[in-house]
Parts: sequence; C-alpha cells; structure tokens
Amino acid sequence: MTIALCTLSHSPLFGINDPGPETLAEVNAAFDQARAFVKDFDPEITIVFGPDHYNGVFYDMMPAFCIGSAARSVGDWGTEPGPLPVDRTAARALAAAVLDAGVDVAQSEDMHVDHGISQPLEFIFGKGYTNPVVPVFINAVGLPLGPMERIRLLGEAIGREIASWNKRVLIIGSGGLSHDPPVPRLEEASPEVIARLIDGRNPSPELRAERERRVIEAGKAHAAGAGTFQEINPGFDALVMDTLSDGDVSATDDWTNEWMEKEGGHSAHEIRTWVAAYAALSAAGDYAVTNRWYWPVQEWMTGFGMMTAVSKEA
Ligand SMILES: O=C(O)/C=C/c1cccc(O)c1O
Ligand SMILES: [Fe+2]
Repeated sequence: MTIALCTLSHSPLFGINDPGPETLAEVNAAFDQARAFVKDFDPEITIVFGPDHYNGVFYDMMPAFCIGSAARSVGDWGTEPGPLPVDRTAARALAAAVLDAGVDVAQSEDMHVDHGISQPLEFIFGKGYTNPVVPVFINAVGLPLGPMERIRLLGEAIGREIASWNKRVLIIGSGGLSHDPPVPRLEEASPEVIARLIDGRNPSPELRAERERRVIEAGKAHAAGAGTFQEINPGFDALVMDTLSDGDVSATDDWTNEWMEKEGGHSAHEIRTWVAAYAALSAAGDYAVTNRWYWPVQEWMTGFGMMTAVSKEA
C-alpha cells in the first residue's frame, strides 16, 4: 500500500466548548485509532488539503487552489505559529503536474495557513511535528466558488503525480461536514469587515481575541439551541461519507454549491477538501475505507467526521 488517506473535520472550538464526556471520549478514541493508522503506515510525505478562514488568504488575491512550496502557520486558535516542514521539491513537482493536467493552481513560496491546515497536522502528528508536508489550499469561504468537478480534477491530478513517486504518501482532507459557523461573508459585511477580508493579515491580538470570542459565544449559543446558525445535518453528512466510501468520486460532480449550502450550511463547502483527497486516492486505483466515525457536535458547530482509507494497489 503506497497511499493512505485520512479525512477529518476540524473545529477551533475543540478543547474550548467541548461536548459531554461520553462524546469526547469517543472522539479521542477515534483520534487514537487514526493516529495508530498513520503511524503504522509510516508516511514518507503528507499532502494536506485544507481551507482558510480569512486568516492566511484574503480577497486581495483569492485563488481557487494554491500549493504551498513554503508555508507558515499563522498560529490562530492555539495552533503553533511558524514555518511548516514543507517538502519544496515535491510541492513544485505537484504544482507543475497539476498545471500540466489543465488545472490552474496557484503556487506560493510563502503560504499562510490557519487552523484549517495546522489543526489536523497537529492532531495527527502532534505539536512540533517534523514530518514533510505539502499544503494545498482549497478556497471554501471566499465566494464565488467554482463547480465541484474542478475539485475532483485537482485531486486526480495530484493523485496521478503522487502515485508516480513510489513513496508512502498520506493524503489528509481537513474540513467540517455540515456546518455554519460565523465566518464573515463579503456580500453581507460592514465596510470595516470588508477591509479585513481584503487585507486582514497580522491582526492585532485584540482583534484576533475579539473574533475568537465571537465564535466561542456562537458555539455556546448553538449548543444551547439558541443560535441563529443553520443546524448540523447528519443526513447530508452521511450522504457525503457514503458517496466517498462508494469509490466513484465523480458522483460529487453534480453537487451544486447552492445545494450544498442549503443542505449543509455556508461552511459545507469545506467538504471540497474531502472530495479532493478521495479524488487523489482514486487516481491510484481502487481504494478501501478502513474506518469511519461521525458525531454531530453542536458545541464545535460542526458535523464532526473522520475516515481512513487505503489504496488497494500493492
Ligand atoms: O471562525 C473561524 O475562523 C472558523 C470557525 C469554525 C468553526 C467550526 C468548524 C469549522 O470548520 C470552523 O472553521
Ligand atoms: Fe473550517
């Protein structure tokens, strides 16, 4: 087995607004199993598909996709700030291969990533990890978004390239399933917020704390059934996981952005990272899902899912 996959939700509210002890124990046990799966696979390199939430990528230049050939974590929500251990040669090869396949990916020699990419890496490898990675940003909040077919094509192009490396490659897809947290939207924002969505790098500690406080309060209200945010939709989340389990990723091509938002909330677009991850795995041949977990966690404001899978190629 040369390619393994782990897709998982992230939530900045993990460890801040936690669910009851029973759910938390189940989630932690699942994390232990996912970590054991990765340790057993012993990846030589990890490709991580993740979104950003206006902490690292802004409307001054909003790409649909970007591969980081060097990257740093902005250190939001308790993630460690600083450079990521990016394999630059692999990243440059991936960017070239994706462009060659006709998918217009951007490339960054200084990609800023937030908890959407840092949290799963820290969950899986632990803080201070040194495992070589290639971060792939997928826009999931900066509307307008392109059609889902493009996500599959991006993933497949990456999958074909990594299958040619003859290395043990781990693919991570990081994003919530159905969820509707208070991530600002350009169309509805005040002039002050619009300015931050265009050029919001390096916010003051006060501004960051204020934003985080707002999300924590929203999570508490959501858990108390008092929020104004869209409900988690376990039916939608099961459909996403079932479809990816079935092995035909092209079934997601017909999912329109309007439908995903209606069923799964404004941040359901983060499932793009899962679709890209599975498309990459599928490009190496048939695959088998080895584990699957799911909880609708109101306190974390997300359908919290995790899946592991392996390519069936020897
Ligand atoms: O406030 C943010 O930047 C993001 C919040 C959030 C909350 C719950 C699930 C997620 O995937 C999020 O990014
Ligand atoms: Fe997110």
